[in-house]
Amino acid sequence: MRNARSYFAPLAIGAPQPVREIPVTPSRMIHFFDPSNAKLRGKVPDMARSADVLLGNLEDAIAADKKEAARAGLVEVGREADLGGTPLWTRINALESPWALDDLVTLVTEIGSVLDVVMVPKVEGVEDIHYVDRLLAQLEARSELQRPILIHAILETAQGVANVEEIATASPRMQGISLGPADLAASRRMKTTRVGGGHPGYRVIADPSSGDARPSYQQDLWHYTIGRMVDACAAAGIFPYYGPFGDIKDEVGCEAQFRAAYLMGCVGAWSLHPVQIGIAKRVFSPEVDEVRFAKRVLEAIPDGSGVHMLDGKMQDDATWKQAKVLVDLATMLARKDEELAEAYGL
Ligand SMILES: CC(C)(COP(=O)(O)OP(=O)(O)OC[C@H]1O[C@@H](n2cnc3c(N)ncnc32)[C@H](O)[C@@H]1OP(=O)(O)O)[C@@H](O)C(=O)NCCC(=O)NCCSC(=O)C[C@](C)(O)C(=O)O
Ligand SMILES: [Mg+2]
Repeated sequence: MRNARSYFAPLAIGAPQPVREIPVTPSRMIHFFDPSNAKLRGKVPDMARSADVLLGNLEDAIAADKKEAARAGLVEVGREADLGGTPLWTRINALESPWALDDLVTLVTEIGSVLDVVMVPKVEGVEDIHYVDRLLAQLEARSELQRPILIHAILETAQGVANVEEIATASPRMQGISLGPADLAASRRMKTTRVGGGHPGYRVIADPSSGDARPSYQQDLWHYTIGRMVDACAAAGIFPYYGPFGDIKDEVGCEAQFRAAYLMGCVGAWSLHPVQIGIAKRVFSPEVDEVRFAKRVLEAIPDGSGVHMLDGKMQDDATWKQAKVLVDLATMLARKDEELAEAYGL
């Protein structure tokens, strides 16, 4: 582990200086597409207009015989597609796979200057981040890149969850962490075949009382992991994301999962299908009434201290900070989205 003095030193001679602050830009949805698919590559400019982040996926869901075509397709997108300023990310193959090394070498060498974030799957501990960190620095130096590529870890093994706090601070490149509910379920031997979402069998039931039916409520299987991930990210100054919701047809279920994650502190989720872009946009943009109320809190307490009443609700230093979280987020999104700017009055 690097010490505090060397934490921000480049890991290769000639590599760009690591960032001190992770850029805060809209990332309500990280939209996944298969770059081996020529038809989808043709739709990249449209996707880039509707999604906050575009991610060329090289890992799971890309068949073994399509891996090289996906890598080459992503290079083509990075070189030729008009992304209109939308960040381009990739998910490389797992570090133990035969493809990960070439993924990194090819992408950084060929399109490093337009690649913002590398998502690393199945991260188990700091050693995985340190490996990618050093390799990226070497490749950046060789390609004379001017800004560092950031790293996003997927939390999809029990060991990764056990080490999540160390992973979050393993490198100044760490941009964020996403929940990987399918691999994580398998790693934990959870008995579900779903990709994210709840399960009707996971519930609490009321105590028996004479003659009455016992009401029961479905609980959130991912609450613990998301809570830990959010704390690890917030403590490290990086960003947590829900990850994928695999039941594409269940738009209501998807929205409910995304909203629970949003309320717990996640800044976005993955969209696997165009329909999920709209869901994520709705969920991860704060509600208009909340933003307008939060603005009133900030106006009512200009110096952020003391105790006040607003519509019968106590406001103090802490609620001022809560209000600031919402207004800062709304302000950032309003810069990108004229409709939201008008609705928020920002
Ligand atoms: C689910 C699938 C198969 C349904 O694909 P479909 O073709 O059956 O859907 P459709 O509704 O019939 O498609 C309608 C139109 O939307 C297009 N379309 C469809 N998807 C997209 C897309 N993503 N981006 C842009 N366009 C898309 C599709 O091409 C079609 O266009 P057309 O009308 O012109 O023919 C398809 O949406 C897809 O392949 N999505 C991406 C899947 C993916 O990336 N999976 C990996 C991430 S999740 C994961 O890895 C887990 C994790 C973290 O690792 C862990 O928990 O462990
Ligand atoms: Mg996975």
